[in-house]
Amino acid sequence: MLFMPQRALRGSARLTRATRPLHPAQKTWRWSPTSTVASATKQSAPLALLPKKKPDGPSTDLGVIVGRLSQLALPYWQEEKSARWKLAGVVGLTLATTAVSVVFNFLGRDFFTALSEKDEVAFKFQLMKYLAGFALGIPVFVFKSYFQSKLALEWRQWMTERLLTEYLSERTFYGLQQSAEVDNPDQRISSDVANFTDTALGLSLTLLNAAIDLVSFSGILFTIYPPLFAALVLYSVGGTAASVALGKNLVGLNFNQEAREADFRYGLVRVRENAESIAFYGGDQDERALLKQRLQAAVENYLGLLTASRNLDFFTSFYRYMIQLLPAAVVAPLFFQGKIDFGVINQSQSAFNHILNDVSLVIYQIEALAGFSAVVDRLGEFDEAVASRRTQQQQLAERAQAGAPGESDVAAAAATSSGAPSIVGGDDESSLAALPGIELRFQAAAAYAAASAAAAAATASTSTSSSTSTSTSTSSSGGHHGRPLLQVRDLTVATPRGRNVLLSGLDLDLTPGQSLLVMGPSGAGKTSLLRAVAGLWSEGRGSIDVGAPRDDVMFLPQRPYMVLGSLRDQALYPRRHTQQHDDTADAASTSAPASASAVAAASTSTSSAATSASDASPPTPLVPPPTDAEILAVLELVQLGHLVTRYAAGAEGEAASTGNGNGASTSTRGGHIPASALSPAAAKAALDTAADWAASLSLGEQQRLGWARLLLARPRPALALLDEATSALDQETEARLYKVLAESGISYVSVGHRSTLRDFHSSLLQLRADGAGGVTWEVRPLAAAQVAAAAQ
Ligand SMILES: Nc1ncnc2c1ncn2[C@@H]1O[C@H](COP(=O)(O)OP(=O)(O)OP(=O)(O)O)[C@@H](O)[C@H]1O
Repeated sequence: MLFMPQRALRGSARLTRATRPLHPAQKTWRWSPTSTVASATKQSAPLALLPKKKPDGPSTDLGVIVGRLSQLALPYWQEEKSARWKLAGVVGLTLATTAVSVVFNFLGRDFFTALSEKDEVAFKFQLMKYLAGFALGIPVFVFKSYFQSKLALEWRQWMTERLLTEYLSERTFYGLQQSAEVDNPDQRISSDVANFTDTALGLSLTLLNAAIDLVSFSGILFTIYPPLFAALVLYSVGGTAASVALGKNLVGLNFNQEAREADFRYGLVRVRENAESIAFYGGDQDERALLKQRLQAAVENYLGLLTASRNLDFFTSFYRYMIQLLPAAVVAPLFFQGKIDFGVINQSQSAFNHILNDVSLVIYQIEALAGFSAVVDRLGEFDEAVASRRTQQQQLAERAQAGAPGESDVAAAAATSSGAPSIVGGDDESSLAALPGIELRFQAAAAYAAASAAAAAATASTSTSSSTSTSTSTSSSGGHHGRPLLQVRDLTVATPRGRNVLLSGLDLDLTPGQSLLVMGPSGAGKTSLLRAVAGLWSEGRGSIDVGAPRDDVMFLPQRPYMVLGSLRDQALYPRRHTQQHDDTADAASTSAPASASAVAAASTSTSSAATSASDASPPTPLVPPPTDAEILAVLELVQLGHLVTRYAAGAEGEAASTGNGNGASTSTRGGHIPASALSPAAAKAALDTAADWAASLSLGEQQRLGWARLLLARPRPALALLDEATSALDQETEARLYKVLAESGISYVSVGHRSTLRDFHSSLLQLRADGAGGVTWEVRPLAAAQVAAAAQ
């Protein structure tokens, strides 16, 4: 039996919690399946089909790595004054550790001299000094290590937050995913940053320590026997050069290891996220094969890493052990000649080891350095990709601003649309190479708020009583009479990187209150048109003018994204311009009637409040979030009331359902009580319930939740883009939801296949395959009577 799910296995943008331990002492990459983290941000594909990494791969150019290192490291120390002070403290402690080492060096000399001279009194005195030295010196080492790790952690938090801000603004995450410029951004943001800050701080302090150590102990060793010092320097400089040459390929291997671990981890995340579909398909074997393939890739690369490390270890081990006896052997003749005390042998051995460690730092740390350069490379690459995306976005915005029509232009262009005769366009492959990009312009928030306020004032002056109004006119939502909400001119839409032209030469207009249905064969470019309007795709040509700010356009996909969180979080996603949820609002009455007009009235009043607030302080008005009563009313409206009663019962037990004193039971869907009849406490408990919503709600319920979000959004969106947003619903529910939407005053563009959708739209954009691989289009009005009837 073969199961066909509603949608094939898909990628998802859900975040996973980082499981990598924040180990402050991590110096180099080690085999550990849990040491890298990947979350779901990359398209699924067998390993062979994964997007190609940058053709040049990891960089081994020292100039590039140093450049990226300073670009990544400097901002924190430049911008955070307190961090500089903390660093100064850690540097002070580091210097103190060197001082402690020097003191121990001399203590050791006197201790062993007293021992060799069999002077018991002196020996006991030296022993006491040694113990006192431990008591004072050891805390210095411990505190240095603690404060160093703490500072690295603070740096990590700062840097991660900065990267998150850049990654999650201007839809950068989407652009990066579409262009496949960098693999596993999630892993770079989580584990690479942690590695970077730990290692950068650790290595810098080690270098500093080594430099001071070198100066201090060179003096000691030089005083004892200058030729020994000279031989040591020569030996270590030669060894460093050899180890750099031998360890060069470790950088690339470390770089790839991070990526392959992330691929493997991501495969596992996908099995968890798509467990039901895979189980229905019976795809265990395929998943196992895919995961084995990814594991194999990680193991093979790690074997390469092990081999390279082994070869390097041969060199470093010989290097390290060959000269263990050297200082004693060289200095011993001086002792035999009576020129030095016995303790001096110990002192020279200790000073020799210190210097050897200092000048051989690169040799001993070569693996850590190789891992670190891979991390610097991956993070630098990511940082540059994010920066270039943002620059592109800014250029697009500037270009759009430069060519933005004034208010009069917008008004003048509003005459056409559904009244126009049918226009037929076609594909234009020859112009593929010269697509300058789509010009997308949104109205500025301040101008929109001012126009909305004017429209609301005009409506108020003609209205007898706003509180009893059930008006379906767009003016109630602050729409702009007669001006186009969406104006498309000579639009050509192409797939990312301009590989394939989907639509070309499209013209259409949509005024507030109007609605457009986009129909056509699968793959014709319906969703892509919505992507272009939402600003996700910019490949192509022509212009799109939206008579509302970008935040006032809301998109409803076929499968809504379910966030991690409570039912309230689901209903209020995304929170636009809102304050944090106010608990005082929760305490509001839950007795609001669950009717479309009530919701429309509530939305209108909130919208108006927002408008007047924005008059005082545009451009980002703070709008109070919907109260629990409003959320319950809307959930009832979209036929999700049963969820509230279900979770109220789960959260509060039987008592939850009797808070209003009627003693009704909440347990069954068949005879469930309305959500609005729950006590405020029970309703709050239900809305605060967290669950795995993507797994526990049916697709139809998820779609209805998407509609609830649309109706609860504050400020109310001016334009909704609905991409097969009712495909999983029965026709009766579909009709009901469109009726509510029409009443809310939100204009909308829908993509769909069902012919019954025509009843709820004022015009139709029909796409057709032209038989030659292209698409033709036609815009025509739909019967107004049907739309009006549907809205009643
Ligand atoms: N990221 C992408 N890169 C390249 N091509 C893409 C990308 N996304 C979609 N396409 C292609 O663009 C074309 C149009 O896709 P689109 O999703 O707009 O079709 P649609 O008309 O909405 O189809 P359906 O009715 O099946 O949902 C398809 O051929 C699709 O394969």
